[in-house]
Amino acid sequence: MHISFRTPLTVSLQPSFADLETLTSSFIAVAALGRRFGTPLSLVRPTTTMTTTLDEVEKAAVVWEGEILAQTSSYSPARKSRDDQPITIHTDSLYLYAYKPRYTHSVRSGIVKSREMWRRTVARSAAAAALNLRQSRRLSICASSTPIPAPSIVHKRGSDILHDPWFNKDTGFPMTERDRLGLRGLLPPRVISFDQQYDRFMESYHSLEHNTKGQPQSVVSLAKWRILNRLHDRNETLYYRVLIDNIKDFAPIIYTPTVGLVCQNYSGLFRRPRGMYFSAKDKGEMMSMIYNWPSKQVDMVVLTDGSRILGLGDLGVQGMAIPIGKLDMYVAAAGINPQRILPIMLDVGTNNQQLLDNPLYIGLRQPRLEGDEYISVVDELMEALHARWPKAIVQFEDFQFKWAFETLERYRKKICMFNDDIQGTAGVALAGLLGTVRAQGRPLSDFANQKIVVVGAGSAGLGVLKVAYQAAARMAGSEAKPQFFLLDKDGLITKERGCIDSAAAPFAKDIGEVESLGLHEGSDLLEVVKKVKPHVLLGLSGVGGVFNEHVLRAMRDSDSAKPAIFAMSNPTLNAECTAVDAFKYAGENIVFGSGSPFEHVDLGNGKIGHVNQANNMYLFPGVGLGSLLSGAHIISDGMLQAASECLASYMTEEEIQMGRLYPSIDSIRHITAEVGAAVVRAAVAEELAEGHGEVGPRELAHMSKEETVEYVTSNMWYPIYSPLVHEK
Ligand SMILES: NC(=O)c1ccc[n+]([C@@H]2O[C@H](COP(=O)([O-])OP(=O)(O)OC[C@H]3O[C@@H](n4cnc5c(N)ncnc54)[C@H](O)[C@@H]3O)[C@@H](O)[C@H]2O)c1
Ligand SMILES: O=C(O)C[C@H](O)C(=O)O
Repeated sequence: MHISFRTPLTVSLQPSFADLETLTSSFIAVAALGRRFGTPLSLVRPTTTMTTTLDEVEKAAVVWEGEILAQTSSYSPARKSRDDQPITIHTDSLYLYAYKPRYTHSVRSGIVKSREMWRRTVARSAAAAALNLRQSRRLSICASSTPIPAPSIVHKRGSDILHDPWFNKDTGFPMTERDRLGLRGLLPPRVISFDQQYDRFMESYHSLEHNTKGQPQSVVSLAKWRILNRLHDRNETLYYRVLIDNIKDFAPIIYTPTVGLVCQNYSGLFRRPRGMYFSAKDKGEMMSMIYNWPSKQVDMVVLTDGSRILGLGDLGVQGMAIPIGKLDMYVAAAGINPQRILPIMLDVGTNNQQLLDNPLYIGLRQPRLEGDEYISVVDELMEALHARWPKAIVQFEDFQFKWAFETLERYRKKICMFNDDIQGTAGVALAGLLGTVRAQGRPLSDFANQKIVVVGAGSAGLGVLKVAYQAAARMAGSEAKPQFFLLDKDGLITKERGCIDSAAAPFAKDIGEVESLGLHEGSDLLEVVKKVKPHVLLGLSGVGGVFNEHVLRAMRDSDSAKPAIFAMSNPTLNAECTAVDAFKYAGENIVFGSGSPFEHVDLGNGKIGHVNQANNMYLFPGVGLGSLLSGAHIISDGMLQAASECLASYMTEEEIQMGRLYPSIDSIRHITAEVGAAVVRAAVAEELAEGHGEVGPRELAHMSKEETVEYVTSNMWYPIYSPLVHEK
């Protein structure tokens, strides 16, 4: 397809394709482009051989301004012309024209029965088309016909700018800017466009892929991480563009699972600092240290103390790669401006002897602080953060069990924070559990009758069980007696257990109930699966392979015709089982999800075992962005529940039947917009929303659901080179 800019406000599409759907998604993509640049774009109907008539396009054209207006026949903005003449469809910037044969009837009749489904399909094709357009590199944003993006103010000049990844454009600085900013002579003479820079990076990435073929996976993954990290350190705009455009390929490098390997090797890989480091030695200094951060505004903080990094345990200061990776996902998925993110490592020591013995370890070489000493350091950091950026959202990440719950309870009513491992994971898992009920062809209310075995009674497992019980109670009333079973390293947890953690106690089973099933306190996993015959087996234990062949085979006798297996622990080697083993031993009819990505499984006979990535990345970006835009001063259970319900209802019936419980990561910006909007609306409903920037609580309260999605989307940052203006 060829796209050219004819006048400042007209985009001409001349596709070489012949199907209407592709045309439609191009229309949508162009309109989305218009929105991004804040300008209405006109669409020129291409001259092309299409398998349909113009009349059909017009009849099916609907206006999508957040909401689909069903009566398209009464609103037909398209000007008719002879069929062999191009027709111009003038749009106001927000109007999208779309056609989807399956839904034509509903649209015509004025009743959009599957409005949600339709809207998602359209939005997804828009995302795909936008991606294609960007990838095909025809969408040259420096074409003279496009509006000029808003400038960025820079307080430095000359080589200082080249060394600042926020502002650096490498060879992409136009001559006028080189003059203005004292860069002339500091760069080779030729100006290379953003697209050419993009291509050059992707070319070197692909040759790295080619050159490392056959080498061990860890070597290849680290080499990929390095090349991306170097770009991140040099030119953030280009980095985020390649990340967003190739999210499916790059998320496993900058995020789970490679980020685990990076943490394990961080002292050796460390070259250039990113984010802030606070340590036990900084006690008393944090309030002033926080002002060392160069950015005036911070929207999103991800904080860890490195004590439980994925399923890899205590990695001390080396856990810093986790907040960095999570915040990269915030930029990619939620469009948080990278100048407003702050990864923080709170180094209170480590109990990992190997690290303490490593002369090159870059963290404090002392055992972890405990008790009051520990909590007073976290308190001080929270105070400092809140004093400088009272509106920033703080995400607690990868804290060991005992501090995860305590810090959550300590701060959640005081500042706008959440714990991703407890609350983010719970929301994603609940969406998967509800999806499983739908996949079984049962009504959602049947959730309360599901037999669910949760393996792992840590932050994540307990978070999941808490929301699962709440959901069951919502569906079946407080009398509901769900059959949820919880195991930890000592087996099935019952009320007989001596010394049970208070967070786990509410989920311990009555001994009578388990005995009636032939089980006892501490029954092992295989026994439990054999006796309970669960509908769902969900692992958050951090123990690789704990769903072994015997356990998986036992799932064949599940009481469900379509049992679900979630091996949610990370990284890949810590997953409770692989996707291949799950389909091989538990049968082809299962629904499968894993925290780390696995390839779909070829089941033979042309059948594919679908792998869902059951990872909290589908939720935390929307929770963070929605909370930020709502201006709520805390993150309530209701806001989190809304996020989870939004994700749970995201997939169509058809997708669910195919075993797809979560969307593809390619559409993560769209999912995040929907989740973010659900969070905003929940904050409004609970009267927690105080507004953000120019948009106050009243405006938020008056937005329709679709307008809220639009509002969230329009607040997403997108990487383009903006003109730099120097200010002293
Ligand atoms: N997919 C996701 O989005 C997601 C989100 C959060 C956590 N996780 C993963 O979940 C895992 C656990 O995280 P956490 O924060 O709950 O850790 P945690 O340390 O708080 O809890 C681990 C739990 O697993 C139990 N356990 C250990 N060995 C076991 C065994 N052999 N059988 C049964 N239970 C066993 C422990 O007793 C403990 O209760 C990690 O691997 C983490 O990466 C995944
Ligand atoms: O980091 C992830 O991929 C998910 C989760 O937060 C985890 O700790 O495993």
